[in-house]
This record gives sequence, structure tokens and C-alpha cells, in this order.
Amino acid sequence: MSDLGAALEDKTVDAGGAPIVELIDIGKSYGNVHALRGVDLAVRAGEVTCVLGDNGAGKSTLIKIMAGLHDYTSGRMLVEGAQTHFRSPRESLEAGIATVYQDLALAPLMSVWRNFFLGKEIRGALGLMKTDEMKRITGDELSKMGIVIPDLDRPVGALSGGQKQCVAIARAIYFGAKVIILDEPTAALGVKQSGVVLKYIVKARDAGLGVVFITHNPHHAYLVGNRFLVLKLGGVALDKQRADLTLDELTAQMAGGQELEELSHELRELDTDPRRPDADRA
Ligand SMILES: Nc1ncnc2c1ncn2[C@@H]1O[C@H](COP(=O)(O)OP(=O)(O)OP(=O)(O)O)[C@@H](O)[C@H]1O
Repeated sequence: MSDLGAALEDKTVDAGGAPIVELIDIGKSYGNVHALRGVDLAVRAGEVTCVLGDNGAGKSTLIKIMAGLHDYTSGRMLVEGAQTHFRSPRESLEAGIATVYQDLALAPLMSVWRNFFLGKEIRGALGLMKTDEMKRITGDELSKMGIVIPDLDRPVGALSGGQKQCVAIARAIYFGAKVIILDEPTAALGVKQSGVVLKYIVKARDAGLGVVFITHNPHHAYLVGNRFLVLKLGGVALDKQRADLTLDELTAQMAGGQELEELSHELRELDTDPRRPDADRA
């Protein structure tokens, strides 16, 4: 196992405890399209719940329900035990749920510290921004997470994709999120940058947050996850704790083991062996 794998594995804990957010038999229809059906999900403090699935499986719909962008059409969503319908993203944020989208809501031309405090600036007398204090806090909070950005005046757009994700995670933790939802944070990143982001997912978990990690990548999920939910065509294809699941099983589920078997059978029937000169005429 890689160093990163070992470090992350060592820290994997099974936190248990009452869920902060719980989806029970949740469903969502867009007119005649059933985007989600009968999905159960519990987000607990100090746990990473991974949600995997192919394109169109329903991952975005699931996020949007918890983030206050869409309401569910069946089932129940409990937030700290109380049934809740969010009517706006603000209500979700106020309930302590921070969602970090892949196309981050950061202002690329503004500095790192301005982005950290965007919309929550500290102001003194006459409404003047307390620049030094905000810079100091940004530096402190990033270094607590082990993120080293030498110049906080740099525009955030100049940071790497991985660093941007980390700034967004640190920001959510500082402003008191209880739950952080990460929408495919490693999808556009190379191996090294993905490693950086996975480490911050572990840090967020160890800081006591409930983390929902949306991904296509079973390897990334298995490195940091406590619980795994695989969605297929809006339904639950797999729901397991880490102890009951191997990486091979998760990978096979994501690769669509059975579908691949059928495809391979169909390809054999087509008998298009590229080494045969007359293959495409068969
Ligand atoms: N606003 C909408 N109106 C109608 N149908 C929608 C809407 N949003 C999503 N859908 C449909 O719901 C289903 C689930 O889509 P969703 O975007 O949640 O999947 P996903 O797993 O996030 O996919 P991807 O990985 O491609 O983002 C799809 O069939 C999609 O076409």
C-alpha cells in the first residue's frame, strides 16, 4: 500500500453516533423522471460517507436535496432528528451543511484571504474591513489544516485545483459546518493533487465533521470512506460499511461487473477480432 494509503487507513475510525443528516427512503421525481428512489443515507460526525455511481445515477440530485436546491418528493429527511424541507441553499447552510461544488464558488481574481471570508467579512468601525485580522485568521486556519500558501494576497485563481478545494474545505470548517458535502472534488485532479484533497477529507473527518464524498473513483473512496453507497439508475445498488466491503468488490460494482460480462459476450458474438484481415467484413 502507498504511504498515503497507510496514513489514511490508520486513521479510519468508525464513529457511530446519531446521524446529523438522515435520508430515509428518499425519492425525487422530475415530472416523469424518477431520479432517486428509496435511498437511505446517514451522515454522522467523524465519518466519511462515499456516494458513488455512474453518470445519471442520481448523485447530483442527492446532493441538491441536502444542499437546499431541490426538495424531495417522497421519503423523509431528518436534520438532527427533525424532519426538514430546505427551501433554499441558505437554509441548508444555516443548518450547518456546507456544499463544495466541483466548479467552486470562489472568485478567481480575488485573493485567497478575501475568498476565505467572502460574504462573511469582519468589519470594524464605519464598516471598514479588518484586513489584517482576516489575513491572520486565514493563514492560521490553512496552516492548521497543513495547507501552505506563502502569499495570501495571491488571486485564488492562481492556486492549483487541489489547493482550491482545500481552501474551500478549511473555510467550511472555520465557519462551523457540521456536514461538508464534496461534489467530485478529485475528478479533475491528477494523482498527487488528489492525494492532497483526500488528506483534507480525512482532516475534516478528524475535526468531527460528517463528510459526504461524491466520486466516480472507487480507489479514492476506499482510501477515506467509512460507508459506501453505490447508486444505479436512482436506486441503491450497494450500501455497506467499510468492514463488510473489499476494494475489489467496490471496484467491480462501479465497473459494472455484470454489464461488462454481458458486453464481453456481445463483443465475442460480433466476432470482430481486429487481427483478422476480414474482421470488419464478417
Ligand atoms: N432538472 C432535471 N429535470 C429533469 N431530469 C433531471 C433533472 N436533473 C436530473 N435529471 C435526471 O435525473 C437523473 C439523475 O441525474 P443526476 O444529475 O442526479 O445524476 P448524477 O449521478 O449526478 O450524474 P453525473 O455524474 O452525470 O452528474 C438523470 O436521468 C437525469 O437526466
